[in-house]
Parts: sequence; structure tokens; C-alpha cells
Amino acid sequence: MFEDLKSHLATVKDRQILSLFDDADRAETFSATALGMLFDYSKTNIDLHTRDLLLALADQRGVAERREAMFTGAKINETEGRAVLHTALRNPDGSVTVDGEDVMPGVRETLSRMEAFASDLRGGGFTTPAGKRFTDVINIGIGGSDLGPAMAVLALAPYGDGPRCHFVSNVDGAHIHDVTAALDPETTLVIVASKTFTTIETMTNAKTARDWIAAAVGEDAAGGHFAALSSNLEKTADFGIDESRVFGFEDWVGGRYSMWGPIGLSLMIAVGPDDFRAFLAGGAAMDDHFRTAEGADNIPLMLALVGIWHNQVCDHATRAVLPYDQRLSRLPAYLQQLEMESNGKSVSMDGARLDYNSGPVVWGEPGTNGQHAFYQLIHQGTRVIPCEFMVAAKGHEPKLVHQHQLLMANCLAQSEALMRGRSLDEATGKVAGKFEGAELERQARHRVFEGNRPSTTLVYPLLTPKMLGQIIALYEHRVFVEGVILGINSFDQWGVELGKELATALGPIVAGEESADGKDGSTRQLVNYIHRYAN
Ligand SMILES: O=P(O)(O)OC[C@H]1O[C@H](O)[C@H](O)[C@@H](O)[C@@H]1O
Repeated sequence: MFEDLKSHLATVKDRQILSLFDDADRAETFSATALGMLFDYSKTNIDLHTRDLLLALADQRGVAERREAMFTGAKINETEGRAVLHTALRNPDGSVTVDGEDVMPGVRETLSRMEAFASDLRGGGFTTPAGKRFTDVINIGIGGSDLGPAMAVLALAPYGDGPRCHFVSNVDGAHIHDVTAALDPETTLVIVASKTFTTIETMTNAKTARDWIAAAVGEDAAGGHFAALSSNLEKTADFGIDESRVFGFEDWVGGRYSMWGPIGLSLMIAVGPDDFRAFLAGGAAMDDHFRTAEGADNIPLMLALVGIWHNQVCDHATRAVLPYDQRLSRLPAYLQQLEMESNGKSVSMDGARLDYNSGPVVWGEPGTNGQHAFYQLIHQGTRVIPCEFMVAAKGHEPKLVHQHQLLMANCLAQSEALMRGRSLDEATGKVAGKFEGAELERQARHRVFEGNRPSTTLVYPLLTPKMLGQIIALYEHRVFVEGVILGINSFDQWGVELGKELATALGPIVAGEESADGKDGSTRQLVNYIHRYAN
């Protein structure tokens, strides 16, 4: 499928990215701007012919048709027979039908209920059964029911003016222990967030939280401290959560795409309904851009095509997401689920084995922290890691403008350094006074940067709720386009099932209730070790 691009790569792979800037218009030509954002992919080895080939690939793979199918409610999640309509959640005034039924009245009603609840809670109208004001909220969920709101509550901390929001995800008892240790159960609301309401981690933590609340306020009052976010209303009722505090959603919202609806309740509580609406509006604006912008003007399309170029054509196995924004420190984790759970597949939609690589490994940390840790490998390691930088032109701290300037200078310096590198001559010049002869050359070689390493940079004015919505929707659509080009189903996640099944079987073995006989030698050895030291 990538033959044309691979042959093209063979003809351009040895050239220097820096030399492409002999074209004075390169930066502008290889950038896209929309909605106040600038996406600059000029520091890559992409030229006009590369881009034409990539755009032709997107056409040939039917990205535009598939995109319309998604937005209009077709069941593009073909292995689960579901529509994919997280976009409907952020466009409450829109209109979409699934199986002949308009889904929007339900979306609008749930959003209004969430808003009424969040406003009441924030305003002190909704109190504990004992009449106390809720000071803290714990969202108990995992994966798509945790990463989105946890990332966004931190990202939008400057807008936080509601109860404090905390997140518990891990089944490791240390997580809920440490979070609850710092809180007062008498003034804490627990939101149990689980699309299926069967996820073992979440249900286990929810029971622990219920015991913690009940021990402080009594069994009868405990229920008044709980709300639920789920598409399984039977199970939320079984758990005993009053339906007035249950916010449901449909199966056409995938877990890792769900923060735009009820799963975003903790974010709405933290920043308020108006800012949550602004977040939705940002997502909707990006949807509109994605649906209407042509070819190279389309930012999600170009972000995806740069990804395809680096991963499938150039064979770079990973990509680093490097936000120069401390408040986006959970963004790489969020994107790991979004990208790797969506596009980490080995078969195409029709079940045939792929004969090319699926999605890349995605990883990252905020800058500048990463610079003092793993950037060494990015600059001098033998493997090329395409980097995706992002930074706001302005910070939220007017008194610390000089720090923001330093942050931005570092961000720009890294992409420049990756491209430019440092030659042996330059490195020799750096140490010429200190060494001589063979030792001079040896020392200089350690200081050479090959350079010619690709990166993209996304810049935006300020990380507002609307801008965060734009960024998240941008990445969602990037994943969508890459998935369509790869011919896979980006909306299922069968790859998480086997481990869950084996964990269920191993539970009684680890607890010493069943024998490990029949397990492989390594598993038996590990179980033996655990039994020796657990008690
Ligand atoms: O929201 P839940 O049903 O509890 O699911 C939570 C998470 O666990 C699953 O195993 C999936 O891998 C994720 O896509 C999902 O977001």
C-alpha cells in the first residue's frame, strides 16, 4: 500500500531537512493554521511531492467518505456493530440519527441534567444528607473513564473554581488509600465512572469507597454521597445509586472518546458548566474544521499524514508527544490510550493480517522536564524518534512571563537542535582547547549530533477550555484518519480482553485457594514467590 511513498523515500532519505529551508516559503507552505492554532511540520523531510502522495493515499483509502460516515451516525465500528458519535456530544445543537432515531434530544437532556447537578453541587444547593457542603469529589474510573477528566482537570486548573476533584483508577489499594487519607468522607462525593459498570478495578474501588463513606456517615446516608456515569443503568441501580444522580450514555460513545459526555462530569464540577461548554465548543469547532478544510489546510489530516509518513513509510516505531506545558503532563498518558488502544491492531477490518505496521508507540512527558531525562536518546541515540512539540504563546501566570519565555525558548531550541545537529568540525571546535590529536577527535565524536531528526510543533495562544477541546478533538481525528488509512477498526479494543480473563483465573490462585498446577513454569514460580512473602 505504501509502495509509491517508499520509493519516494528512497530518493529523498539522505537529504538534510535544514537544506529544504533554502526555499524561503517552506515554513509557511508546510504549516496549517486554523482556529487560532499553527501546526508547523516544516521541520520534517516532507516536500510537495511527498505531501501530494500522502494526500492521494488519504483519498484512495476513502478518508473523506469514512469521515462523513462517522459524523452521520453510520455503524463504522464494524466489529461491535456500533456507530461512533462522540462528536454528537460536543455539538448539542446538531442533528444525528442512529437506527432512524434522533439521538440529540437524549444528548441535550443529559447535558442539562449534568449542568443542573454540577451547578447545584458547586453552589451548595446539593449537599450531603447531613446538610454539609461537598468540598471534594473523587472520580473512580479507569482507562477512558479516568484519563480524560484527570488530564483535563489538571490542564484547566486556572479555571478551577469548584470542589476539588481527585481521581482513583488503579486497583492497587494504595491508590484509593492515599487519596482518601487526605479527605473527609463527610464532605466527599464519589462519582463511579464506568461505561460498562463491570470493570473489576472500578467496582472494587467503588465498594472500598462506599465502606469508607458508610463508616463515617452510616449506611443509610452513604448513598447520598454517590453518583454514577455509565451506559449500564441496570448495574448502577444494582449498586444502589439513586437514578437522579446517574448520568447515562449510549454505546456509540467509546470509552476513550467519552470525556465529552457524562464521563466529563468531574471536569464540569471543577470548572463549571460554562467552561465545560467552551471545551465542547472547541471540540465542535475542530470537528467543523476537519469536515470542511481542504487537503493540506486540514490540520487533523496533516497531523495524521505526517504520522503515516514517519511510522509506516520511514519505519520510525515510536513518536514522542512533548507538551511544553506542565498542566498537560497527563496528556501523553491520555494520548497513549487514545492512539494505542485505537490503532494497535494486527488485522484489517475484513480480518486479514496487515502486511504493514499499525499504530506507533506513543510516549512523552512535559518539557522542559524530559530534556533532563530522555532527550539524550532523542538527540544522540541510534533510533530516530519523531517528536511532536506543543506550546502556548502565553501562560496563565502574568507575574512569571520570564519563565514562560524560557519555556518557549526551550521548546523552539529542541526542534532546532534536532534538525540542525552539530557536525564533527563544530564539535571539535568546542573542545579544541582542552584536547589534542587522537584524544581531541575521540572527545569530539561524543559531542556530535547527527541532526536531521524530524519534529512538528503545534502552537496556540493560551490553554483555555476551548483550546483544550480543539487539541483533544484534533488528536481524535488524527487517530481516525490514520486508522482509516491503515484499514483497521479504531473503535474496538479486543486486545485488552485476554489479560482480564487470565487475571480472573489467577485471582484464586494468588489468594491460595486454588493450585497453580497447569500454569507455565514461570507463572508457578512467581506464584510460589508471592506465597512465600505475602504473609
Ligand atoms: O468505562 P469502563 O467500562 O469501566 O471501561 C474502562 C476501560 O477499560 C477497558 O478495559 C478498556 O480497555 C477501555 O477502553 C475502557 O476505557
